[in-house]
Parts: sequence; C-alpha cells; structure tokens
Amino acid sequence: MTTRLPHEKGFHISWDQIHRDARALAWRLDGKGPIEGNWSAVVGITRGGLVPAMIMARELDIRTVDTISVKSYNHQSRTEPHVIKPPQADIMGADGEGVLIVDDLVDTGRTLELVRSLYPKAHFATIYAKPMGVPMVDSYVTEVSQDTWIFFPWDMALQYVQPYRGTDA
Ligand SMILES: O=P(O)(O)OC[C@H]1O[C@H](OP(=O)(O)OP(=O)(O)O)[C@H](O)[C@@H]1O
Ligand SMILES: Nc1nc2[nH]cnc2c(=O)[nH]1
Ligand SMILES: [Mg+2]
Repeated sequence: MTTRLPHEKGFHISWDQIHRDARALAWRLDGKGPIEGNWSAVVGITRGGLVPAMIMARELDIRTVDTISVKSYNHQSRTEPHVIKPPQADIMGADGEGVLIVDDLVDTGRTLELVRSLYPKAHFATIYAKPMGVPMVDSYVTEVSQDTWIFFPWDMALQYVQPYRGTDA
C-alpha cells in the first residue's frame, strides 16, 4: 500500500548543519558503548544514513563501517520497507549488541522497527526525528513536527530566489 503524507512545512538542512548535527550526536555517544564504553561498528542505513554514519565513524575513530539497505519511500510516498542488502553477519553478531546503527531521520519509525526486529540490542541513532518515530530511536539531535518534510543537502541545489519586494511593476 502507498500513502501520501501531508507535509505542511519544509525544513531545509545545509551541509554545514548536518555536519554539525552528526558531530553533536557522535559527541553524545562517545564513551557510551557497552564494551568498555566502545562501539564495535557503525552501520549506516542507506542511503540517507551514509553521510551521518561516515561523520560519526570519523569522530568516534571507528574503522568497522557497514551498511544495511532499506527502501521505504518513493519520493514522498511511503511504501512497505524492505531490506535490499543486509550488513555482514559477523559484524552484527547475534543481536547487534555494541553496534551503532545510524540513519538521517526517523519519520513513522517503520524503517527502524524493521531493523530493530533484526538487531534488537543495537543502539539506534538518527540526526532528526519526528514524533511518531521517537519511540523507535535511542538517540537523536533535533525533533521536528510530523507535518514537516526534511530536505537534505544532497537533494537540493543553490538557486536564485526573487527578493521579497519585486523590482518590476
Ligand atoms: O521512519 P520512516 O517512516 O521509515 O522513514 C525514515 C526513512 O525514510 C528515508 O529513507 P528512504 O526509504 O526514503 O530511502 P533513502 O534513505 O535511500 O532516501 C529516511 O532516510 C529514513 O531511512
Ligand atoms: N528527505 C526526507 N526523506 C524522508 N523520508 C521520510 N520522511 C522524510 C523526510 O522528511 N525527508
Ligand atoms: Mg533512508
């Protein structure tokens, strides 16, 4: 089934902003892993989780980085999430304990619900969160309202905008 979501507002994120926010999340999780404070690996949920996962792995000095590919949306229409590519089994262990699973945002929470069912003991971190998805995420930086669509820098380009006061009559 495909659902069209009403998005009243747009929240536009720059490269600089997501870099700062991913660093803030890494700072918060530094030393909080279950193995003497360490995390064993960072796993990014593709595609949106790749940029935050890379920044966090860099900040936390984690070289074991993998991906899980979950597809949930076609443009702004939601479809049933499904795993296209799993991470390496020996990185995840039996239940994901010690692994930091990172995504750019949680919206309805259905992507994380699916990944959580596979790796229940992993730590789930997103940069942005909408209220419906908050119960599915362990750590996040900024909450936005459910009717907001978040635009990421990789989906945008610099463009001319008209001044508020037009010059031509
Ligand atoms: O909480 P949910 O309602 O499940 O939505 C959140 C997911 O939706 C987006 O991914 P998408 O499936 O659009 O794929 P992409 O990361 O490849 O853009 C986003 O990057 C999250 O992974
Ligand atoms: N870019 C983007 N992808 C999403 N997937 C689910 N919600 C969103 C959102 O607000 N922005
Ligand atoms: Mg995604």
